[in-house]
Amino acid sequence: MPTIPIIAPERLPALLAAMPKAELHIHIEGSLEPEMIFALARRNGVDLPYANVEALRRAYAFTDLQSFLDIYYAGASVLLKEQDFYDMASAYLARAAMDNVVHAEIFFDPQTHTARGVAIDTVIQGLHRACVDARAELGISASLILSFLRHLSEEDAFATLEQALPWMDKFIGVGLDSSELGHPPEKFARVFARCRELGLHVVAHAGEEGPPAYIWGALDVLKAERIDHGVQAVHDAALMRRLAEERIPLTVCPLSNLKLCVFPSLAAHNLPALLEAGLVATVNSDDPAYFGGYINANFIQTFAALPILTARHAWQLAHNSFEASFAPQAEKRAWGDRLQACFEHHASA
Ligand code: HPA
Ligand SMILES: [Zn+2]
Repeated sequence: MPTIPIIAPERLPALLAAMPKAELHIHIEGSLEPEMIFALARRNGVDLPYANVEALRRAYAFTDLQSFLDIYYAGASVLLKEQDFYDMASAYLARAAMDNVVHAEIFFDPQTHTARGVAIDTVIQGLHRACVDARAELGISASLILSFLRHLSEEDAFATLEQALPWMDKFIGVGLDSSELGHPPEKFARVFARCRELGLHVVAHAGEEGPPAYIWGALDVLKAERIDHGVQAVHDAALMRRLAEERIPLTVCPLSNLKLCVFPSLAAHNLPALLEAGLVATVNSDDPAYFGGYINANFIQTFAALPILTARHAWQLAHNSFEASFAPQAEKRAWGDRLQACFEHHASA
């Protein structure tokens, strides 16, 4: 680690907001704000079981992952046309750029849409066009990661991969999301092996609600290069050593964990323990429209709740986000230089 300038604690929120960062755990369907859900429902003539935006927002009182997923899939039902996917991703990328996100690796859930009769071409073309335009217009780089729904069968995942093959140049990897408990990584061993043969990057949600065994499975069976969430790793010392030694990143989402009752409070979050153990932890928003904040809100609220976290940890988390990304080394180095300049500016300003 380079010398980190001393930053006065009262300047920490401004630094957290201003520092360049990569977002590596964002479900694009989870960036769909209630206002956009209602606008798209009107545009597409879709009936929603909520009277208005306020009634929908009031339903965002989650007790666990499944209680969230039920509403998240209902919200995604308004997405029908390529322009809908474009508008959703463009809105997220504009919002992320405001938080000084320089690079985003974005999950999308094709099965949520193909099951409703929306062609995968529609989904991928809309999302990809938004990524291309955001690079030109906002200077933010963005890539897509196709995520399989783990509550569905491996056969369904294979069918989805088959449909996505003509669009292979438009996504960089595959992930695994949705209901974790009862759906261990091993269920998807064959389809992930095929994805690796195709040269795709591999990540997986594991250890959000599920046990450390699911993280071992994601590493050993799926050969995941990153673990999404992974916060349950702290219950397994051998796993913690492995994650640190192999520099397997964890994409941690504090506000998500709070809203889905993985931790009783942000003050009880184990992010400091993960960093202390030398893990390549990162901070991300997961489903910002549902969990009450985009990436900077995650940083600022987590640091406010955990005063043990200092400017040194902020630098480490931003640096980790670049290291953990699938971006080219030259881009990682350039972002690292911008990070250093940002810290020096905040020390002297
Ligand atoms: O946090 C999550 N976990 C699992 N599936 C998801 N789909 C959207 N967000 C999530
Ligand atoms: Zn997630």
